[in-house]
Amino acid sequence: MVSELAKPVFFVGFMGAGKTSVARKLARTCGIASVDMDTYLERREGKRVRELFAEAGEEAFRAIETDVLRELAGKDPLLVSCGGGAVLRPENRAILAERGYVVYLQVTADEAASRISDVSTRPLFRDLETARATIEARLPLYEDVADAVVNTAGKSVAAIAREVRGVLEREGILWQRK
Ligand SMILES: Nc1ncnc2c1ncn2[C@@H]1O[C@H](COP(=O)(O)OP(=O)(O)O)[C@@H](O)[C@H]1O
Ligand SMILES: O=C(O)C1=C[C@@H](OP(=O)(O)O)[C@@H](O)[C@H](O)C1
Ligand SMILES: [Mg+2]
Repeated sequence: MVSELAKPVFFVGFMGAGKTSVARKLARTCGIASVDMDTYLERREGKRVRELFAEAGEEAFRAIETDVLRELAGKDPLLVSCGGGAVLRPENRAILAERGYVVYLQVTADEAASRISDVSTRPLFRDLETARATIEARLPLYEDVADAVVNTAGKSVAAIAREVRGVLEREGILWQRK
């Protein structure tokens, strides 16, 4: 099946919410292109996210992330899985709100921790206590940009992708090409 998007769809939410996996799954089932911000950024910079954090620091990473978001928002509509911290900068939130349809995937710190086997790829996850505090601090930002909210607790990636698809079809953001 090949579908079309009215505008870019951005997946936001905390690390481990399943943004990357759900966008990829939805892309496969609908025949739409998807891109992961972190993967795109790593290719562009020739470095892994964890290297960028270690060598250049978070602020430098955030500046590159904003560039990437701007670039992706300007392309033909895609499914875009954002990095969990993409909502931190007000200018990013403005891009998300003005250019796209934003799906917020909710997850608790405990469930995220149980899903993520290797936290070394996510420098800001650290430990459960830090993750809980970080989610708490970011909740208003995720809620602020969200056009739709999908709770991922206890659901498979395929089930979440189906749910998101239903939302996008109802909202007139996604339709099947005739
Ligand atoms: N709904 C889910 N149920 C179980 N495991 C999941 C689910 N969503 C994602 N995962 C797993 O959790 C890890 C992080 O998922 P990922 O898609 O990279 O999340 P994010 O991009 O939001 O950080 C991966 O190993 C993935 O397979
Ligand atoms: O929450 C964050 O600040 C981050 C989330 C990561 O992406 P995922 O949310 O896809 O894990 C990645 O962009 C980087 O490690 C920073
Ligand atoms: Mg991801």
